[in-house]
Amino acid sequence: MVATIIDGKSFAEGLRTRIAGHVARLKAEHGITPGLAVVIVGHDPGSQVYVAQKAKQTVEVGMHSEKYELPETVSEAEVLALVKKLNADPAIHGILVQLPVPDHIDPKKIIGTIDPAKDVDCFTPASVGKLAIGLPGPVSCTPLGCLMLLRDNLGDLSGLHAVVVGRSNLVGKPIAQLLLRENCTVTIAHSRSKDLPGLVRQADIVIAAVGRPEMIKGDWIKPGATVIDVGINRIAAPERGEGKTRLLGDVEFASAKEVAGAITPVPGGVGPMTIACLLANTITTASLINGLVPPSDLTA
Ligand SMILES: Nc1nc(=O)c2c([nH]1)NC[C@@H]1CN(c3ccc(C(=O)N[C@@H](CCC(=O)O)C(=O)O)cc3)C=[N+]21
Repeated sequence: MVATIIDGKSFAEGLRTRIAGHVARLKAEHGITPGLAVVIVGHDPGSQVYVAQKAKQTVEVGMHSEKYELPETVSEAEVLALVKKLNADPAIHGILVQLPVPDHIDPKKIIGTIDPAKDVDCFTPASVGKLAIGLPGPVSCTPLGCLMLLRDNLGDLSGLHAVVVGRSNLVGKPIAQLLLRENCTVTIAHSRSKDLPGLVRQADIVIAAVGRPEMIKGDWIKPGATVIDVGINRIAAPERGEGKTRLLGDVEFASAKEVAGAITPVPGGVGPMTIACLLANTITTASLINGLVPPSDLTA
């Protein structure tokens, strides 16, 4: 069997078209222009690329975009002051502080200061709690993107066995919550799990979110399973020229695609969905802040 390749890039384009429609409706019917502020501290070149993408796509869908690039040497107090200013700014409905931040800044303190009503990453304790008990609010961007791709590919997920490899607060834990809500049987496995290949072989749905390049091999995949590869591992690629890099997922794509029913590629799979879901969450928070019901097609 050769797997269907799940095209996250094109799904994300379609999602952004729907988002643009919701932005136009919020403007016309309610006089609301959703606004997203992105804060980046320091000069990580990877981060710069994502932040530029986020700002560009925010404007393309008709939203208000603000970008704050702070120097590596900025104090924690200055970052906290900026977050508080954005919390109080009525033109801003979403605040994202790009992680990681430099070592002298405590990310927990920064995240803890973001108003949960504007927490489009769904990183604050209040947002994580809402997600866990199913209250309306933003849903972690990467997990939401994975869920949209799964629903599009499989329809009803009820009763399917999902094995999530990885237990991070960013991806593993929230995606497990979402899949439970979809009536999946959920196993959370990780690098210390006993017989990881054996666990993954039971899965109808594999979510690979360990952050280790090509760790999950094709012979771990049950024939016909749906494989969602969240890994974004940047690897040196001297064959492409000096200093060049390429991206590898957490799944060994070449072998897995021969066995899986469907699989996301890296790049072009989950990554573009993460950014589109950030915009979707900004519609959700802008709606909730204004007492409106968020559009059901943009959330979990
Ligand atoms: N507060 C915060 N929220 C985040 O959501 C967040 C963050 N910090 N820090 C960094 C990570 C990483 N991340 C990605 C988003 C899109 C792609 C993406 O679009 N990737 C493209 C490839 C891009 C490339 O070639 O580098 C793809 O997979 O096709 C990747 C990674 C969001 N993150």
